[in-house]
Amino acid sequence: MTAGEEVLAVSDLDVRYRSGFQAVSGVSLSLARNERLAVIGPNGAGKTSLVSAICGDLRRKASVTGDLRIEGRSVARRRPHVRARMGLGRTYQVAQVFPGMTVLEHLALARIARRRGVGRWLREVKSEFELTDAEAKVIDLLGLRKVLTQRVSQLGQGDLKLVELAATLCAEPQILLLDEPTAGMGSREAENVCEVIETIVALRPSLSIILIEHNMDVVFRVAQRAIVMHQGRVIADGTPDDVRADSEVRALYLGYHAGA
Ligand SMILES: Nc1ncnc2c1ncn2[C@@H]1O[C@H](COP(=O)(O)OP(=O)(O)OP(=O)(O)O)[C@@H](O)[C@H]1O
Repeated sequence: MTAGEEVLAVSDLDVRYRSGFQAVSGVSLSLARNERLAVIGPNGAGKTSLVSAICGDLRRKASVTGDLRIEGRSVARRRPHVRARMGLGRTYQVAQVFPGMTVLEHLALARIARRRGVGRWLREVKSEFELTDAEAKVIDLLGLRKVLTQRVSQLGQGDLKLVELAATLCAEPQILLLDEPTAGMGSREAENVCEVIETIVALRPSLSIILIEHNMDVVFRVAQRAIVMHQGRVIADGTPDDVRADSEVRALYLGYHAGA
């Protein structure tokens, strides 16, 4: 497959939580190989719900309808680990980590989980786990070598996000879904995350990225395209410049963010 080809297609996606609340309504989007798409919009717009539905993470929480295709194959009925094997990798707004485990053990866990799905994997996480060359590259890229054997409970929020990103990248996803990778960070840390993303893209030119992000500096630096969500719907889709100039977007979203 070459650049420009569609790697992810979402058609008419609805997410209705068990409470009856509809968080996503009729969202369709297409992601091309090597494309970096930002998803922006006010709090509660449905951005995380969209990404969670793409990954299959809402199976017990919500009814999800519509079609989802990864490289043309429908995955709407596939479990999350099957979608992961087909190339989806995600990180969370608040890093999903096990506080008592070391950074190295997180990588071991990620490797086992992608081989088998969940199950009895925890028993297999051993401290003598050795990094493959590809995993070592990711660790060095994210600057995590010095904390490899530390329990993640000893790390700050910024590093936790990097640990989660490392575990996700080690699965070599084709489509990386980043849920607010700079949430809670200062401008310097956010800049570091942008540099990391740029380096990942340089190393893995075929990677496609969906990035949920409130920080417009990050959006402008990382994304080639942006969609804007409001009350579960996509209200704009274009280059970051296009959406910033859109009057409806300015009124509904950007107007509330100083400096945007
Ligand atoms: N498990 C749930 N049950 C019921 N409603 C939910 C659930 N999870 C999220 N919601 C609601 O769905 C709506 C969309 O939430 P979502 O987290 O997808 O928005 P978001 O755009 O990612 O917001 P933010 O920028 O604050 O992260 C919100 O009104 C939220 O309260």
